[in-house]
This record gives sequence, structure tokens and C-alpha cells, in this order.
Amino acid sequence: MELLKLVTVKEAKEIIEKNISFKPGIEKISILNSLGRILAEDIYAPENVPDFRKSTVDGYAVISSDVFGASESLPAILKLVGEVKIGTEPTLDIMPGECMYVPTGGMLPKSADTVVMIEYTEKLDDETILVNKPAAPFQNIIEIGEDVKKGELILKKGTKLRPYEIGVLSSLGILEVEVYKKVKVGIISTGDEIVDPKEKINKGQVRDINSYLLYSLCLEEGAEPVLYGIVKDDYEKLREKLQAAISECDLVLMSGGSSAGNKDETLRVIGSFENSNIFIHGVAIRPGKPTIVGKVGDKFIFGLPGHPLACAAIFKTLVIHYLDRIKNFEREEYPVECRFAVNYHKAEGRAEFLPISIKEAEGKLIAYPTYYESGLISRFAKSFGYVYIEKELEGISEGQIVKVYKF
Ligand SMILES: Nc1nc2c(c(=O)[nH]1)N[C@H]1C(S)=C(S)[C@@H](COP(=O)(O)OP(=O)(O)OC[C@H]3O[C@@H](n4cnc5c(N)ncnc54)[C@H](O)[C@@H]3O)O[C@H]1N2
Ligand code: MOO
Repeated sequence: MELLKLVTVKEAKEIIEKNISFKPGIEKISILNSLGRILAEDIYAPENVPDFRKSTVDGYAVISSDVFGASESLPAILKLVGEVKIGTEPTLDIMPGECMYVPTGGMLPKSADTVVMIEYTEKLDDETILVNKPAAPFQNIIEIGEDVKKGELILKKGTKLRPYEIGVLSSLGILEVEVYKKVKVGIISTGDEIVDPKEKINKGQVRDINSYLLYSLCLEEGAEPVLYGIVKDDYEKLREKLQAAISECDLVLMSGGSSAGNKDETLRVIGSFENSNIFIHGVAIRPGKPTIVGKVGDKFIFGLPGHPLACAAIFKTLVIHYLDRIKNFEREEYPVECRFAVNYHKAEGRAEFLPISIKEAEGKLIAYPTYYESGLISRFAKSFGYVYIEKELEGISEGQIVKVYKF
């Protein structure tokens, strides 16, 4: 396979960014359907949360100076003037020397500045409460706007919505949000030996893994995958399928060719469209070297290597980068730090995407490389994640601390 100049992963990402012209559309959806979607608008709080001063305990709303220095031997004696009903505004206020019963979440009477927990009080009679512990000002109280301040930029455009952000939206009464439309991703597997897993398989053939792998990776990334099936190594058929995928989708992922040489078929097919452009033909990464990145009109086409691990590695490094950039999504990753179990030499001149399994030994996390062949899917499934080894490094030494990124 004659590859053009290999670009580094960093260069590949820059080339992808520079050539983005597609912008996903925006749609308004119910927050109940918004899990995992990326916000396409800044959200400012239309009101304070909470918009009343509330108690965080069951107890008595008091004025702190009235209970200053109170103890079991010398309790503060307060007049009970009423009870706050949860969910309603108190109809009374308290004066010095008075208190009012307030449940957890109840609104405080205006002059109260603290709440004494019921455990630290004694009810002498219907009108008299003994307080045997002092309470500092603002103790057991949530102030107006303490959770969210009116006018605050509470969620930024580009935020990925998790259950917690969705909770914030509902607390503000925002029940619909603008998010980026799901990117429609066409998936084409190629290769004479690839068989639909629903069919009988003969010696020399393999069941299609990449369609299923890519489909699931797309779902995980909030995209909308569309399967175009398996295409035999045939220029015309491949061109037909690619044409259909380009016209129906926003992005196309093709995987495999048939060993060395035929990858050029993918290249030739992408290049055969009017307004096509090929930016990358070969990336300095292992696995994943025979990668093609091009564009037809404003639709990106990724020609991914056939080996499932190589295919997934390029999805994780380059396809995800493209998906993030078109949605202004700043991905935050927090890798697990582990001690590397062995001495590992990587291939020269290429960065490496090395699957890892993690074991715990004597309270320490140990990272074991699980990859030796990019065609072995089961090793991949046993891995927790991967270590990314920069192109310039020789490898990793036993005992070295490495960062393991979750799959
Ligand atoms: N002489 C050379 N041979 C190879 C080179 C090279 O530089 N010179 N590179 C190797 C590398 S690295 C890779 S990766 C593969 C990539 O080849 P292709 O992208 O053309 O992919 P195929 O040859 O079609 O497939 C490779 C391998 O993966 C299996 N495969 C393909 N598609 C699927 C699928 N959908 N599901 C499951 N398995 C699939 C296929 O049967 C092959 O076993 O080339 C090396 N060779
Ligand atoms: O890209 Mo290939 O998977 O290095 O074997």
C-alpha cells in the first residue's frame, strides 16, 4: 500500500478543523429527551433558586441573638407564636423572644436569621420552647439565590447535558432547550470476505464487526448512525453506496478495503465525486495508519482501516474530534493514573493507541497492555481503556505512571 505522506495525529486534527464547513442544525427539544445532547444556546437563569429563604432542617426559626449562649443548664426560653406550613408563605413574623416551628424546606419568617434543630429544644407547653444549644446566624438556612442567582449564565453553549444539568433546568422552569441536531452518520463496511452476521459463514470469511462497532460508537457520541451494509470490493458498487450515504447523511465512515493496495479503491471512489477533496492519506499512529480523510461538498468522509481496533482507534482520536468541533464541545477527560506493569517498546515513528486492562494489587492500580494484534476484538473488549503514547517516545518502562483513558 503506497501511502502518501503520513501526518501526525496533531496535524490530522488541525487539518480536520481547518476544513470544517458543515454546521449541524439546531432543534428545540423537551429536557426529558435531552440527555447527552449538546446545548446550542447559553442559558441565563430567569429567576433565583430558591426564591425564598428556606430552612434545611426541622426545627424552630429564631433570632440568633435570642439563643446566644443557651445550654442545657441555662436554656433560652422562647414564645412559640405559630407554625410555617410547607409550600406556603408564613402569615406571621417573629419578634425578639419569639420562635416559629418550621419544617425542612419551609419558608422562614422575615426576622428569623437561624433555625434551631428540634433535637436541641424542649416543648414545655403549647406556647413555650426551651432551646438548649446556641445557633449561629444563617445556620441551617439556604439564602435567596444561593443555588442559582437570577441573571447568572448557568449553562454555557457547548455543554453536554447530564442528569444534573437537566435538574438545574427543571429547577428554573426551563422545560425546552435548543440543542444541536444529531449528526447523521452513514456507515459502510467493505471487503469481499466480510459477511453479514445474520448469514452463514464459510472458511476464509469473517462476520462484520466494524458496522456494529461504529454504529455503537456513534450512539455513544449522541450521533444518529445509519447502516449501509457491506459492499464487496467493487468500484461501481462502492461508489453507488457512497453516493447514497453522502446524499442522506452529514458524515460518512467507510471501513476496510481488502488488504494492501485496495484501500486505493476507497481513495479513488472518494476522489471520483465532483467537488471532492482528500486531505489525509495515512496517519502516524498504531493502529490506524491506513486512514483516509476527505470531503465531498461539505460532508466529511473517513476511510477507516479494516482491523476493528484500528477502526475504533481512529474513531476515538479523529472522528470524535470532528464531532466535537462542529458542536463547539470541549471534551473533558480525566484519565486514571496507573503504574505500568511491563517494559513496552512501541513502533518507531508512530504514536500508539494501546488498550489497557487495570488490576488492583496492594492498593495500587496496575496497567497491563492488552493489545498485541489490531485484529483481535476480544482483547479489546476486555480492556478498560487505552494509553496514548506520543510519537516521539520509545515506549513505557515498567513501574512508570501512565494515564489510562476510559473506552
Ligand atoms: N503490505 C502491507 N499490508 C498491510 C499494511 C501495510 O502497510 N502494508 N497495513 C496493515 C494495516 S496497519 C492495516 S490496519 C490493514 C488495513 O487494511 P485495510 O484498511 O485495507 O483493511 P482490510 O485489509 O480490508 O482489513 C484488514 C483486516 O480487518 C478485517 N476487517 C475488515 N473489515 C472488517 C469488518 N467490517 N469486520 C470485521 N473485520 C473486518 C479484514 O478481514 C482483515 O483481516 O492492512 C495491513 N496490511
Ligand atoms: O493500522 Mo494497522 O491496525 O496498525 O494494524
